[in-house]
Amino acid sequence: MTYAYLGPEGTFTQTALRRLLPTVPPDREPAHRPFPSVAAALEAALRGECDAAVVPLENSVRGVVPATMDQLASAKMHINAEVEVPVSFALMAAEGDVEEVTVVHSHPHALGQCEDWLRTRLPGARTRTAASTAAAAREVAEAGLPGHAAIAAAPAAGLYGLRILATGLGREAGAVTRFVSVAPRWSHPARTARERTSLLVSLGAAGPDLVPDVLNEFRTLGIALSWIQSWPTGRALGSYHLFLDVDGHIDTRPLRLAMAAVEARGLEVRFLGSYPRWSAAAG
Ligand SMILES: O=C(O)C(=O)C[C@]1(C(=O)O)C=C[C@@H](O)C=C1
Repeated sequence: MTYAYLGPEGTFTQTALRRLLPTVPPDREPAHRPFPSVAAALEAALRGECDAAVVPLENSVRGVVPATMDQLASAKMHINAEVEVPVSFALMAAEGDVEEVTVVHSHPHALGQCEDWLRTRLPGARTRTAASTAAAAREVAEAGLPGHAAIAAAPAAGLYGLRILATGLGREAGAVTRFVSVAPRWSHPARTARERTSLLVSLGAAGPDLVPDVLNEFRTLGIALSWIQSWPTGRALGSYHLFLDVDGHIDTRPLRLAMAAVEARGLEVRFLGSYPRWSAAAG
């Protein structure tokens, strides 16, 4: 197996990939290929250059990752696994102290989570976005400019020869990002006691007005909903897809019945994948 991921080395996405595959013996270790963006990693999996892509889906503070949502909404990809990774951020630079930092580089999701810290500790500093947290660390190390620092996961400092100036920058100490492993085909992951199924409902012309009816089809069959997210189709204002994560496996009767009931309302329901639900204990 070759996995595409948002690189370079030292991103939270790489941590997610390692957590997904903790039990593989070192001599059978799958190849990991870094890509410069989430979209590029997804395209590599779509083209068959890599077998799957591990990409961020949602952060508990900043919300969804648009590139991943767009690709899932196009329904060419399936989800085969999920993993949650706690995210905590460090400020790192080649030299100097926190007070000397004038430009802070990082991924927009990371900058967003560290906004409060930046406003209070570095009110005069400018921010520059990078394709990932590790890309920011690498850029800062390569440029070697005084006053430039990156926000990234602490291990990125060691990888790129930077010094940690401060830790715990995130607004929420318990911040978590959910990552998914996606591929053009659903791989029928081994069943476990706790399954999750991801579905994409296209709401059609009636739009959001139909949402309560859709949700009710699952509720009346005793199926719990764990995630709901609307995503624009791009066609017009008010035209949405609905992402739903529900408890249970696609091969169970209540879930089949609920999907058929939604379809009977004239709506398209696309199956994105059934896979073991992540539990922190397993990680
Ligand atoms: O830049 C990284 O290290 C990533 O893995 C991306 C990403 C994201 O897309 O949200 C992942 C987790 C953190 O919330 C910050 C950045």
